[in-house]
Amino acid sequence: MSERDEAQGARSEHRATQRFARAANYSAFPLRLVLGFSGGVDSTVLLHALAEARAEFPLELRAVHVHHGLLEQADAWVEAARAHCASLGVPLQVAYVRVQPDGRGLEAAARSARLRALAAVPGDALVLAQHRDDQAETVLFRLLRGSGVAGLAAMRPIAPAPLAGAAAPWWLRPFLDLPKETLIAWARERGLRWVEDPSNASADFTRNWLRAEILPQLEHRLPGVRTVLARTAETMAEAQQGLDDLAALDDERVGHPQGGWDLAEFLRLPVHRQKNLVRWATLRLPALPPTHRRLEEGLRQAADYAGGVWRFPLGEAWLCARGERLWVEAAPQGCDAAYRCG
Ligand SMILES: Nc1ncnc2c1ncn2[C@@H]1O[C@H](COP(=O)(O)OP(=O)(O)OP(=O)(O)O)[C@@H](O)[C@H]1O
Repeated sequence: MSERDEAQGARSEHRATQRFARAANYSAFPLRLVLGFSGGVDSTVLLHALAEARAEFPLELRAVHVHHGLLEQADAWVEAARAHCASLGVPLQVAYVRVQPDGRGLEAAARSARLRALAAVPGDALVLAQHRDDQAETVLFRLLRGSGVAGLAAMRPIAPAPLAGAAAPWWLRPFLDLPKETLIAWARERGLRWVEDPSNASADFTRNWLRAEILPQLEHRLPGVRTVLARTAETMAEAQQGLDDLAALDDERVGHPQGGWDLAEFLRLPVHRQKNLVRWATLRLPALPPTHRRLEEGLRQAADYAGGVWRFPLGEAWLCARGERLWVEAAPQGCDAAYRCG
């Protein structure tokens, strides 16, 4: 390695450590971190960055690798992950999951199963290696599927775990503002080895098609578009925070002493705030938010409420009225009620 390479390596190591410290909002207390380690390039770089950060911070680092059992390479990936972690003295847990296709497609089912397995590992925080290009891709994908503000807020660098009852309360993404090419350059500088998931190359999945074909074309025409899309997520996250604050105020303003809302007071709110309040309350159950159309129909019917017990299905929740009260409650048969990260 030349002197120049060494200097570059040292600089990027320093940056990775600083980045981690910032993302973890790090102070001097010991932190038990669990890294979601797939063995791909991004999480391999993060594994090394965190392993090195142990020299500077009192970290307890463990890794978890989820074995989905879907591809013939899965067992070899486990072995590669074990070897990698052993070489750095990082304990590795392997979580074997069974992916149950549930009508949303195999990729989405695998993702849900993976999130559940990751959420089951105890620690102070789970650390994931998503980067700026993943963020841009998520924003574009969700835009094309008609997501609203909450969906377009995409991923946060520091966020509460998105699953109810997760064993690590915080999820950290220290690389979220770094382009993928920076991570690849880091890995090459260090001579790291990683595995390639062949399903990432399959254009059968819309996300892969966006990543491999559409985003490069957009970037060619509009240089910097990935950064623009990633910034959209930040703007939307702030907007969502404002909407949540408004919903919390409205919840208090029209709250009923027996829980839920006073129906007459609720109906005096402008319709867009009624919608915002019901969405907010649904997410806190927790349940997936209702579609716009269901929500509109539910609110239209609530406005015509004529007494008795009334219930309207909103996907994973019910909108209910009785007497002078209106409220939302979880639907017992909610298809996947604990999962709400979209
Ligand atoms: N099988 C897995 N086991 C443990 N963690 C995983 C696994 N797959 C993904 N992750 C974690 O979730 C993050 C996001 O997953 P995604 O599928 O978008 O990334 P990836 O393409 O697998 O990334 P990487 O280059 O790290 O492999 C990864 O960066 C990694 O931290």
